[in-house]
Amino acid sequence: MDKGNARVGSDPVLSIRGLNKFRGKVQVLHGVDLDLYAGERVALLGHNGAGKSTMIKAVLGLIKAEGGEISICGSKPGSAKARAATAFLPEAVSFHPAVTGREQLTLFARLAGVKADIVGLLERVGLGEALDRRIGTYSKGMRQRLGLAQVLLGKPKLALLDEPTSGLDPISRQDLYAIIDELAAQGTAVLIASHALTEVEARTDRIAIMRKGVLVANDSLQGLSAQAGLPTRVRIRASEDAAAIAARTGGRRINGASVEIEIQAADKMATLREIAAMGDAVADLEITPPRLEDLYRHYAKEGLQ
Ligand SMILES: Nc1ncnc2c1ncn2[C@@H]1O[C@H](COP(=O)(O)OP(=O)(O)OP(=O)(O)O)[C@@H](O)[C@H]1O
Repeated sequence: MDKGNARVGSDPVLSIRGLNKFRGKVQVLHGVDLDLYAGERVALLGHNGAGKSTMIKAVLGLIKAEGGEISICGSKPGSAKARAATAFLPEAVSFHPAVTGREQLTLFARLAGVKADIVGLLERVGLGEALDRRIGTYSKGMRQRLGLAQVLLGKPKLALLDEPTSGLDPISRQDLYAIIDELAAQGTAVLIASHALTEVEARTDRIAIMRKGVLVANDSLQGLSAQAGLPTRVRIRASEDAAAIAARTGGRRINGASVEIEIQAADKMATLREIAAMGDAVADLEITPPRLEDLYRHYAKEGLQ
């Protein structure tokens, strides 16, 4: 489970060790270990109440943990160095409605002590036409884009994004992930807390899953698939005799002409060779590896009840 943490020759940008947190008498984080390295895009998944926001708040230094260590580029959460290295995009980002996008970002730049091409940044996040409009007239997606411009502004070492695409239309989501990719390419370690499994499946390098305050998975999609031992589904469309193919492969008839079989990763190539040997009896073939949704169900629910 720790494989995703293994990086040779570089120090993590964010290192969390044995993090414990109580809310009253209830322990909401149980010994969480997580590292993030420069340029990585890591998805943080988990049911409502699993502890994602609590962990992010601890990293930001907004709450005190009751045990464990957090280090951001070698500094403690909440310290000036850690704050300078970290950018945070909350789920529902809010700004003063009376100022314009340009004014808001100019103010942020001044506060952060950075010289930035404000207009260029606003154009980059798709707000070029709205930069002199008051934020009060922005849609939720536009405010989210402005929040992202703020994240880009400081060239952070660590970016924590909480549900960054919630409420965004599909094109805006694509744009946002393109910007996240750019952030990572410039060396920022990006943590994305999300419930949008299909999105993070395609756009992150590693998946961390929390269940009831415990980090139950932390690896690449392939790594998690291998550990979970979930099968790959193969659907075979028969040219004529689906019954014969079902009998030969031990598969299940799906409809008149198709047969579905489930195979483990280790048996995949042997099974595909068998299917290829059936020649013209097979009209088509569809191979579906385990999806993040299957893995999430496996890790987030495993052992419950
Ligand atoms: N201020 C608080 N006071 C008391 N309990 C809290 C507080 N904030 C969070 N909790 C509890 O801590 C646990 C973890 O909550 P957290 O907000 O970290 O979950 P989450 O994974 O971010 O959930 P979501 O996906 O709904 O945002 C929950 O049981 C929640 O009820």
